[in-house]
Amino acid sequence: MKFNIALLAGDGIGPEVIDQAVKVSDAVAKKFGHEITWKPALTGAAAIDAVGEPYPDETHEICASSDAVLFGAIGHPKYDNDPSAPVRPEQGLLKMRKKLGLFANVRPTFTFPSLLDKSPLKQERIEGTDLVFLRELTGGIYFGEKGRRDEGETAYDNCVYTRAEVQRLAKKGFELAMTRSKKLCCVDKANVLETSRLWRETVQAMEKDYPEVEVSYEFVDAVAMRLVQWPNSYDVLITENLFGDILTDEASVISGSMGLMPSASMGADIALFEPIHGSYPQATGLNIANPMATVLSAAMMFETAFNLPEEGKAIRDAVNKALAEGIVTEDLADGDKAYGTKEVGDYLAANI
Ligand SMILES: NC(=O)c1ccc[n+]([C@@H]2O[C@H](COP(=O)([O-])OP(=O)(O)OC[C@H]3O[C@@H](n4cnc5c(N)ncnc54)[C@H](O)[C@@H]3O)[C@@H](O)[C@H]2O)c1
Ligand SMILES: CC(C)[C@H](C(=O)O)[C@@H](O)C(=O)O
Ligand SMILES: [Mg+2]
Repeated sequence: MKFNIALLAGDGIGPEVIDQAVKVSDAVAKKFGHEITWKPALTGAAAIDAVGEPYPDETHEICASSDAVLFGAIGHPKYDNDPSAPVRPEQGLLKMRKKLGLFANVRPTFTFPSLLDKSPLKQERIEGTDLVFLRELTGGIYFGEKGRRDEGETAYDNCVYTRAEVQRLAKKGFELAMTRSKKLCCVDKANVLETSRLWRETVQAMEKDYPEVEVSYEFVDAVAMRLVQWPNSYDVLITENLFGDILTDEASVISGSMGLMPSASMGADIALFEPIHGSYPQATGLNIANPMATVLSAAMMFETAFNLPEEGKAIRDAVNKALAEGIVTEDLADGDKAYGTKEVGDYLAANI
């Protein structure tokens, strides 16, 4: 098969981890007889520096006309440390999600057998953890009206959800639960927030269409606790944008490193694949960032966007082999020999 893939490397460690995912994807294409044409495009601080805009129209055209998008990370300290900057890299990410209609962010959290002792959590607590967050990605407080009043002394961010937005995300959650252990947890703050009450009532009304799915409703603060206490008690969790952002970073600790967790952002017409981590600016250019989250995002791309599970499995097998052999970056080396970003990528590509 032939694929056009938009390639948005972004900032910080983005280009380094993307290079490894490209190398591994090309090895997969070679082994299985596919042809990939990569379509590089600017985003984030790199795009602001080049053209003054973090998600330029040209980048959108490339994404919208490709079969999938592979994304690294965006973000730069010069903007993080300047809250008043009028244009920010993160605005590009949000604009991209909105314009491409990427409303469902699939963020799995799972453990690797060879890494059980790398998590700060006790092995018996995390063993067997295999859960998936479905994070709503184009609504909520991220996209509500925001601003200042009282001469800048008061700031506000509105959180808004429509029933239709909740329904389309919850539908994906129910469908995903049906393919797994038929357990769905709706994470909200319905004891306080009106938007959460809309979430809860909408999901409750959908239960009758999926009688086999056992649905639980839990408050986000309690989930934050149970997630590290009994992570393997969860399966599919659906939640709104900000709660999903926070809980998935927390959950990444279960696997052993933030540098391991991939994601897929699904829209009606196109899907985008990206690690859940950011641009990790302190590691830029040092060849120390873990490329596995991005490489596993490429595995999700083969599996979900192209419906090629064998190709995805080839990548997952190579990652498992590298972890078992200790071919890992410093975040997982635990005092043992640490390999470089590029060396880990070379190993993975050679083991496809
Ligand atoms: N999707 C995205 O592009 C995205 C996501 C989160 C943050 N950001 C941006 O990234 C910048 C830095 O944010 P941050 O420091 O809060 O989050 P971050 O995810 O970049 O880094 C947080 C910590 O996670 C670890 N980490 C992250 N990626 C790793 C990797 N590949 N290998 C090993 N360890 C890794 C490091 O310990 C790092 O200090 C900010 O500008 C932020 O806005 C972008
Ligand atoms: C950089 C930021 C806008 C983004 C988010 O909050 O969605 C990031 O944290 C993520 O998880 O992809
Ligand atoms: Mg985040």
